[in-house]
Amino acid sequence: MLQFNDVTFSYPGKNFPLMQDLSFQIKKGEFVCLVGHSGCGKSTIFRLVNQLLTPNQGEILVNGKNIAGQKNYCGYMPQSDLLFPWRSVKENVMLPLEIQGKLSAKERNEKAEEALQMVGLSEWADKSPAELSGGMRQRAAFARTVMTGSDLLLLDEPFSALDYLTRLSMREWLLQQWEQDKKTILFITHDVEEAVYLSNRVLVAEEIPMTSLSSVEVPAGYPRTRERMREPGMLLLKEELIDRLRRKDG
Ligand SMILES: Nc1ncnc2c1ncn2[C@@H]1O[C@H](COP(=O)(O)OP(=O)(O)OP(=O)(O)O)[C@@H](O)[C@H]1O
Repeated sequence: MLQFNDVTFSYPGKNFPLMQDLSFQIKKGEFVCLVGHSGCGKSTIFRLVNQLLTPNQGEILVNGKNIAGQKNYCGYMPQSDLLFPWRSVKENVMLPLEIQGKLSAKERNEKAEEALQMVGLSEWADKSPAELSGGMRQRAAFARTVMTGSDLLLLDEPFSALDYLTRLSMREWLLQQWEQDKKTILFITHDVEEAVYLSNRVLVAEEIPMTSLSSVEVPAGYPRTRERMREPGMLLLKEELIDRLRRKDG
């Protein structure tokens, strides 16, 4: 689904690369979390995938084709929900369809209503985003991301600003969505427990410049409950990931 082939990138004006000959791939339907130190370049990977930035060398493929020239191949959800306060919740959700300009107003409205139903916000369609709780806003932002119609979703720490209990509910909710929709998700988090709970595989960025990502399989299938986090394999994996990240601190 997503493939980096020997990608090298440095920000203009920086005389060292942030990633050097980086290669990795994500298969269709996977839920992969990316963990690594602050500033190691995780969000930069997303900016490269959605073409806000261009690699200095190497290529990025989605569905086997170079992303240059492709459109609407990924949906991106940032840490803050970035809902527009002057638009209703439904108007926010239908924004990607307006930008694509392919559907009539009636069709856009129907699609947005379906998406709001999917995320349990039908009753809130005509409210302003300011009237929603933090978790509801993130659900609306997720619905908007899904409205891009892309099978590849890039989620950049989407729950980090939420309180702990809301975060737990949102993780459960996101897994349900993923199991229903079968999208491919690449999810950035600083929270090792979140990574182990959500993903089938964790990618660890262990160095700067990033020359490779270590890939660690999560030893549990789906549906995934919080009880599974108490299984020895899951506890061991969590400790192993913390150790790997700590080693880089030392
Ligand atoms: N526009 C820019 N120009 C120059 N340097 C930048 C720019 N954006 C980011 N950087 C630098 O690139 C490095 C990687 O940034 P990036 O946001 O990808 O890291 P990250 O791993 O996502 O960090 P965090 O976990 O804190 O969000 C950082 O050192 C950052 O200061």
